[in-house]
Amino acid sequence: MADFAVRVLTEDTELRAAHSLLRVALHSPPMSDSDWESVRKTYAPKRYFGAIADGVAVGSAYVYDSAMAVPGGNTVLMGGLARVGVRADYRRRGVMTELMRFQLADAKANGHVLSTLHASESGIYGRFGYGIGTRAREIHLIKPRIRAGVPRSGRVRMLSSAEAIEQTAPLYERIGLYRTGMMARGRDWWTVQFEDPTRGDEPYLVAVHSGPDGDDGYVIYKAKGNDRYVADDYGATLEVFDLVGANQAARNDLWRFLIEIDLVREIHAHARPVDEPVELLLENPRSCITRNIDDDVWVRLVNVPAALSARTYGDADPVVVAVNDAFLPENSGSYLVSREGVTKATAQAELTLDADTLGMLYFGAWRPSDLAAAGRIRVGDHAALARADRLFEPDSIPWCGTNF
Ligand SMILES: CC(=O)SCCNC(=O)CCNC(=O)[C@H](O)C(C)(C)COP(=O)(O)OP(=O)(O)OC[C@H]1O[C@@H](n2cnc3c(N)ncnc32)[C@H](O)[C@@H]1OP(=O)(O)O
Repeated sequence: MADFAVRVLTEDTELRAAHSLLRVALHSPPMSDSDWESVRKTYAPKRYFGAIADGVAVGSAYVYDSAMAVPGGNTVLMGGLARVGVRADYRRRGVMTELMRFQLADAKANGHVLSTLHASESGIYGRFGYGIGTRAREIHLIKPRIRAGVPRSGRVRMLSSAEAIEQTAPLYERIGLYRTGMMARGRDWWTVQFEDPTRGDEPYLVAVHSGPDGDDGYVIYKAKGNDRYVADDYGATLEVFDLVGANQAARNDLWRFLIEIDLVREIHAHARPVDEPVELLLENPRSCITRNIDDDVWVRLVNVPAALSARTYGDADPVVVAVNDAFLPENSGSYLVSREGVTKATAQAELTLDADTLGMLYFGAWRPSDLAAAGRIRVGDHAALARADRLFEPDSIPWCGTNF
């Protein structure tokens, strides 16, 4: 019998206790009373779950209610799991496992089709049915120069920090989820980014792009000074936190804006689409260095039939896919996947996979044949694998782009 119980946290004192234990689990410094006054606003009601032992929080998990664009352009309800932490003296006693059980049951009850997260370590979440669903590129631009001939499509204006949250949140919504894997951002998410005083000292700087039809993109970044003062090597580093635009021309203008700011030596951007054509803007394309291509969001299908039916499929004959879902067994079964839709199948499975592999397949970040070659898909019929490659091929390279 477990000596803790998981439930929704409601009282201010328990929210604060859970947040404090999370900070310790993440090795962050303690939080003052005045910090907590701001941080508490970043928790939407009933979305913070805690494991309680002897009346004290020993485990923490929060869910952002969101929605995500899936291949083909539909949007499905999605819960973004974050702020998972367990007090060190309760680790490896099943606290996180019970939090996962609780939050996935809650996700089902709320009609979430997907659950996603950013993982602190890559060895944790596969056992709960999460797989790397989208990937992102970290780039460093070192003394980049804009290439002559790159066109402009509008103009860029800077906002005051007071205007930032009021203007960028609705603009993000208006621009929409233009790439598979992008997600809606609720008020709690924006509050965490802009109003949590424990997230660092430098203020965010915000610039908005206006094209022929009005505001259509923005960039949020921070500038870190460089006190080295060595001849002409002086220059700040810009850390790009968020850059979105309704079209490539708007995004290009925002990159140009950053690149042309004076006294800047480097521009760092941590989680950009892997195929973002930044190099095409540069006189010196090699100044754009890819530091990493890493996991972006981990994806778990909470409701497998609904998720499989929500996306579209490429041009190929159907495939029978058997799913083993040890953590949510009601998802287990065989599905006939075709261009016309997805139904429960009775025929012999041609491909068999576990829930975490389905999360890797869903947005098309990985090809079924590569997953099979790596031992993640058991193949009953090799012709079916080639068909699955075409069926699951995405319409755009998936990217989430929201840090949570
Ligand atoms: C989405 C996010 O919020 S990412 C942030 C995650 N949080 C952190 O990294 C903070 C620091 N770490 C922690 O607080 C804890 O170690 C946690 C939350 C990662 C794990 O919590 P625990 O309560 O110890 O996990 P629990 O006991 O339920 O373990 C379940 C299984 O996962 C395994 N596991 C747990 N943590 C890890 C890990 N870091 N790496 C690999 N395996 C792990 C356990 O060994 C166990 O395996 P088993 O079922 O084969 O026995």
